[in-house]
Amino acid sequence: MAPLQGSRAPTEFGGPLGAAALMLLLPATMFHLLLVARSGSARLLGPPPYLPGLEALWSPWALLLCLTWLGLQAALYLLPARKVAEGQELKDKSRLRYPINGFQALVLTALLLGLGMSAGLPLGALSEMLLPLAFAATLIAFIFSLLLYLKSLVVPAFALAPGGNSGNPIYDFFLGRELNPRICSFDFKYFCELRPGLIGWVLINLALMMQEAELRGSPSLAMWLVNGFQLLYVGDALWHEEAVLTTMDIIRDGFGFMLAFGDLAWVPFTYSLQAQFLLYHPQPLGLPMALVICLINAVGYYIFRGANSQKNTFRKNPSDPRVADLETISTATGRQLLVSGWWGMVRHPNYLGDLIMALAWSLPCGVSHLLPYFYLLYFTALLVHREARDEQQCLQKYGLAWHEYCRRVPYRIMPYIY
Ligand SMILES: NC(=O)C1=CN([C@@H]2O[C@H](COP(=O)(O)OP(=O)(O)OC[C@H]3O[C@@H](n4cnc5c(N)ncnc54)[C@H](OP(=O)(O)O)[C@@H]3O)[C@@H](O)[C@H]2O)C=CC1
Ligand SMILES: CC(C)CCC[C@@H](C)[C@H]1CC=C2C3=C(CC[C@@]21C)[C@@]1(C)CC[C@H](O)C[C@@H]1CC3
Repeated sequence: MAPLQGSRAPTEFGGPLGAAALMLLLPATMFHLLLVARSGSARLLGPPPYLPGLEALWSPWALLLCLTWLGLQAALYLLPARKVAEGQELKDKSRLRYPINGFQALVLTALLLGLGMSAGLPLGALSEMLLPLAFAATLIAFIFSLLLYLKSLVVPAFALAPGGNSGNPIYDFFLGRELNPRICSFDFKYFCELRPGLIGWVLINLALMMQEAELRGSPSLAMWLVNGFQLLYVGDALWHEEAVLTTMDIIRDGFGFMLAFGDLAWVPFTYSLQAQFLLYHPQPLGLPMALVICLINAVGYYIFRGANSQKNTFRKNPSDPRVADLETISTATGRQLLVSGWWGMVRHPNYLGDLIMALAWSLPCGVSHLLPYFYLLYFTALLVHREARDEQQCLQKYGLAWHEYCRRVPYRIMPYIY
């Protein structure tokens, strides 16, 4: 059965009202977290310590810095790539091509940064500018989404995303109307999903670590762990960049405020919350506890990477010797579903590994505050919601075979619990 589209398609995220609320709530939450992280009490659930005036938020230098950062990452995106991958087949039977050079962009950014720092670039000072930088990134995301919305009004119908053209401008602005907005070969959604935000996140982490070293003589063990774990996560995402081409964000969701704000503002400024917390609230961490936390992160990463690689290898070539022995279910589409290995344990083993890592990123911050656990709480909600969206799409794609998979593998994310 063909999925419904346009104004007949069911809406997600609570429809236009939910979308409008999220557009206010998400930036408000981000600023709340930034303010609370630097306050003495660091109470996640309390009111913000103060309401910043426009002079604390707006800085033309911060805007210039954000635009320079985007320009640098765009330039690195345009450099020759070691590989050009093809995306999934589109409605008009064509396939888009994507450069695979995200890891190269990370390495080149690190080299440029190293050069800059040896020439005296005060990276630590970035940690003092997080509020105006986050404001500038939000402004950019908002204006960018508006331009994307206007652009989507003049593209042919086949270029629209299945979910983001309900006819309600607020809802469509939030979810995104056009599936793959591009200028020539420059793909805005693919570019934003992995580069400026993810690399920006580790850059902010590094700036917070440098600032800590300046304040206290050397970075704390807790700060080293948070920086190391999150660098591994970002490096892994960029190393396996091609895998993002099969995510629902690229295949199904349009490019609107949700992803533009998520990629450009939410990821760098809220995913770096643990490092922000540690700069203002140093936490003692002994070696034995640090080793336990490293072990938890390693277990999470092992499951996350094992599950993602198993599925990616299987989808590329089901007869690959690494996956050829796994049990499968056939579906009417001709594709198969894995029912043994990682994908026979729960229906989203990669989410389980990701959540275990999220726990390991918070533990170095101790247990005295809830704030550093915000990422774990938000991420659990995001993945539970994402799992439900994916389930709907798989049911639509695979019908009875999906029911059979759910019968054989009854748990979604956490064995025997959920
Ligand atoms: N840090 C963050 O903020 C976020 C991180 N992530 C991470 O990104 C990664 C990608 O996640 P996401 O895009 O949500 O989805 P997944 O990588 O889990 O992909 C889901 C798709 O996998 C295929 N699939 C499902 N079950 C099976 C099976 N048994 N056998 C073979 N194929 C199957 C289906 O697609 P098909 O059959 O068409 O191949 C399904 O639509 C995850 O590791 C996730 O944890 C995701 C979101 C946010
Ligand atoms: C602002 C809202 C709360 C929603 C924003 C969602 C985005 C932050 C996420 C949607 C899917 C994402 C993915 C990743 C980062 C977060 C966003 C952009 C990864 C790139 C993280 C690293 C993984 O290895 C792959 C992920 C793909 C999906």
